[in-house]
Amino acid sequence: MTVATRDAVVTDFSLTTGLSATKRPLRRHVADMADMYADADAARVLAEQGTLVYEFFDMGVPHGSGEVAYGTSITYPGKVGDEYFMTKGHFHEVLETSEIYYCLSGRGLMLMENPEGHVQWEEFTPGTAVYVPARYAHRSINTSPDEPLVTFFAFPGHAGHDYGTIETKGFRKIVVERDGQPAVLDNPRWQEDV
Ligand SMILES: O=P(O)(O)OC[C@H]1O[C@](O)(CO)[C@@H](O)[C@@H]1O
Ligand SMILES: [Fe+2]
Repeated sequence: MTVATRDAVVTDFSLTTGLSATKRPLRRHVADMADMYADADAARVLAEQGTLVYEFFDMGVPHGSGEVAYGTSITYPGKVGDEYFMTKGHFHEVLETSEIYYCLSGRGLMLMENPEGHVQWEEFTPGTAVYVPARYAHRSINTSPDEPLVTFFAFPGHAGHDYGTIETKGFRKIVVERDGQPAVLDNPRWQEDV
């Protein structure tokens, strides 16, 4: 009987910037997610200016059962109106899968909610690992005025990404600056029945 061989995957990334010299990043601009921000006018202006919000590196492990997909994510500092820059956020297609994020530098929040409407958030500071439990949509938010939020992430290779649910409904909460501090408020654009 022959057993198929498999190749090891070797990648590089900086522990401070999260950037890889050999992998190509995927980049998301305000224009890719303008509808997700509460302040539509501010989003339109930044979208027209081509403003970059975040980029991430998928380190190229096959996305399948038994694999551990991993990479780095860099969310830049900035705001749309008073709402901090954030990732699009997603559920996993296989809802019963989790994910681990480890903060390499910067500061921010991981915002999470499950389909039943339970919402939670946890702070990112360098050296903090946030375990996103199964069934929770997750979005990284950079609350620093000047530093990128850099994380390392890993999730089961068969998890898949469901972006559609968040694109249509939104998250129940938004994170905005109030008196110089992050505040978690109800999302005025959240839609229950779509
Ligand atoms: O996938 P989103 O919501 O655009 O956020 C980006 C981050 O989340 C991941 O999809 C992992 O959950 C990464 O690929 C990336 O770092
Ligand atoms: Fe995920």
